[in-house]
Amino acid sequence: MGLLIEGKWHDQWYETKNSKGEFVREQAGFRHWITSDGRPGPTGEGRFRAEPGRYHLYVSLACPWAHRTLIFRKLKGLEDLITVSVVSPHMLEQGWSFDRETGSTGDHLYGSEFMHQIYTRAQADYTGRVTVPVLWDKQQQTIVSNESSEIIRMFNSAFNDLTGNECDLWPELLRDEIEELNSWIYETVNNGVYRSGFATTQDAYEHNVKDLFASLDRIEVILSHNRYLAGAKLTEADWRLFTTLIRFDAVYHGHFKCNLKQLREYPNISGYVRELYQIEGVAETVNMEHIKQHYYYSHDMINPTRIVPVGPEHNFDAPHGREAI
Ligand SMILES: N[C@@H](CCC(=O)N[C@@H](CS)C(=O)NCC(=O)O)C(=O)O
Repeated sequence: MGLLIEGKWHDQWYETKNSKGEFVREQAGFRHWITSDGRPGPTGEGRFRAEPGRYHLYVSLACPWAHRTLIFRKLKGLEDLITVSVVSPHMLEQGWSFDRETGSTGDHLYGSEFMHQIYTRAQADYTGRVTVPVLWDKQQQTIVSNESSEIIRMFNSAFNDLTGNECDLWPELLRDEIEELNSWIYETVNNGVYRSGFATTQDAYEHNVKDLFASLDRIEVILSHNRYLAGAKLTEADWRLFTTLIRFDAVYHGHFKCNLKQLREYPNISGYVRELYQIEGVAETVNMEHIKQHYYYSHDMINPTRIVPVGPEHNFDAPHGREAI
């Protein structure tokens, strides 16, 4: 695991000395937007028009942020329009790799060995962490975006004229509510599991775990009277939460020590996770083997033996009972 400094790879773990043991997530560096007509989006430059076959997604099947983009690609009918390469779940000295022996599909575009080569292909002197997902423009040979929350919004609408898919996961009328949900769920749950697991002081760990479980308690109450987070309609807020929840008992509970409870102890949350998992196409985006291999094998600072646990058993196909809500 490491990062690029002026285009050179450096193998180093996250810096937490200057933040009292707190893990601080770096802002994504590429923030352009694909739009239906190629005009600029909210940030970055224009010139990224929605076109079939022009864009490529680099993902890890283990990564909750990349997982969001795969779910949107599926639900928005973009599989024939946007191609995908999957990295190996093992993120080692050179960061994410395209090692086919350990589960990567290989880099379908350039046959690269490592993901950092994709970043330096886009920008030779890039400085920053080499994260997935990456949305790549084959035409201009550059990165459109490496920010999942923005990639899913592009997928939600930019290609609608090409696909005819009008499913709207960010509906105008619910935007304020979705924004509000996203902000505390991102801080305390999506990023909260990382802030717990990557903390390097007892204090930082404890307060992040407590905040995480306070939010899970709050979500359990919301889901006792709402079918979905924002009410009766499934929205992006649900998918953003889902990719953390589906990993919870398998990796965050053990590896990241988020262990006040298992998710299965929350009846509404666990029914909700099963309901989302059972939506057509979603189960195919979930790969528990990559998920467990990635966390337990890659983070040798947390798990030096690299032993990957065999459990827990789960059955996301069991009846979810959410129709009653
Ligand atoms: N803001 C990014 C975060 C992506 C991210 O942190 N991905 C992790 C994988 S779960 C990663 O690639 N980490 C590598 C690193 O931090 O060096 C997003 O949501 O797209």
